[in-house]
Amino acid sequence: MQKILFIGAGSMSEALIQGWITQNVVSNDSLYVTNRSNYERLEELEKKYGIHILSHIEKIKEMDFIILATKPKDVQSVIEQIQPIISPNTAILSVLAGISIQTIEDGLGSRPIARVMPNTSATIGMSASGIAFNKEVSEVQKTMYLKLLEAVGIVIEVEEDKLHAVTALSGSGPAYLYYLLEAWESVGTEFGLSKEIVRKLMVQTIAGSAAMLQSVKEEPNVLRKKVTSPGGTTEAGIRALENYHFHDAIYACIKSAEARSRELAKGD
Ligand SMILES: NC(=O)C1=CN([C@@H]2O[C@H](COP(=O)(O)OP(=O)(O)OC[C@H]3O[C@@H](n4cnc5c(N)ncnc54)[C@H](O)[C@@H]3O)[C@@H](O)[C@H]2O)C=CC1
Ligand SMILES: O=C(O)[C@@H]1CCC=N1
Repeated sequence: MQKILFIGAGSMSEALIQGWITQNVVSNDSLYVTNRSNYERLEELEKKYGIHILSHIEKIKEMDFIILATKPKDVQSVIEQIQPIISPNTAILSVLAGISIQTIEDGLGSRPIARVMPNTSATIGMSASGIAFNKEVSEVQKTMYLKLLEAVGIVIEVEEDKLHAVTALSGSGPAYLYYLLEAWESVGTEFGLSKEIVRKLMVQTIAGSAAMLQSVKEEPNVLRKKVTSPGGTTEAGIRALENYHFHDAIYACIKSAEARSRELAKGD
């Protein structure tokens, strides 16, 4: 049985752990987790998913895969900690935003490294992930990584440099939609609808629109026009969005996130 260690017990690690266990692609017995501090968090994950807490740093030697899942700024401290112990056979999978494969190679030497940008919807098998590999990753390992990520959603291989854009779009994407929902709930309740009703209506609206895009092979602007009756309510709403420079706001959002990913790469 392969041993997989998560370094960093945050929300992204939990999303993958939960997704893999629920989808039955990895047994809980093969998963290990460690954290810098907060032993209660490790105990929580152990109890909830039946996975192992890494009992001793020396056990890092035994791991077949290590998943780097701390904050990007903590990567150097993790590298320093594990570099003297890690086996030359251990492969690395990093979910760290911005951090390049080269940085990990510089710290941990030439070995198979996959850089992945999932999102938290992995929890329910609905992640949209991007992935890039270094040359050391074998075809067998690639197939395994793709299988692991397909088990928790979709995965698309991209050039490594494009992972900054993937991070800005689908890595951060769930937060933009939750933010949109927060705004909808706030305005909907001003009209006297309960928060629960607004949420039910708008979550279904998001899900329905996503399902339409997936099943009806039409461009978003065509689908938009079908909703927009001339002189109707949608037209009035879209005009207001344009008056508030909707496109500029979305461009600024994604460009800022992409630029931030590039800054993280430099350790800023
Ligand atoms: N949260 C998200 O939606 C996504 C996050 N990511 C990436 O995943 C990584 C983790 O993100 P989150 O889970 O949100 O962060 P988080 O802050 O919830 O978790 C990070 C964990 O790493 C631990 N840690 C820090 N230094 C450590 C060390 N030296 N050794 C062991 N553990 C250490 C911290 O104690 C913390 O529990 C980040 O690099 C982020 O860019 C990627 C895709 C989506
Ligand atoms: O906000 C972040 O930096 C991470 C990467 C993508 C989603 N969360």
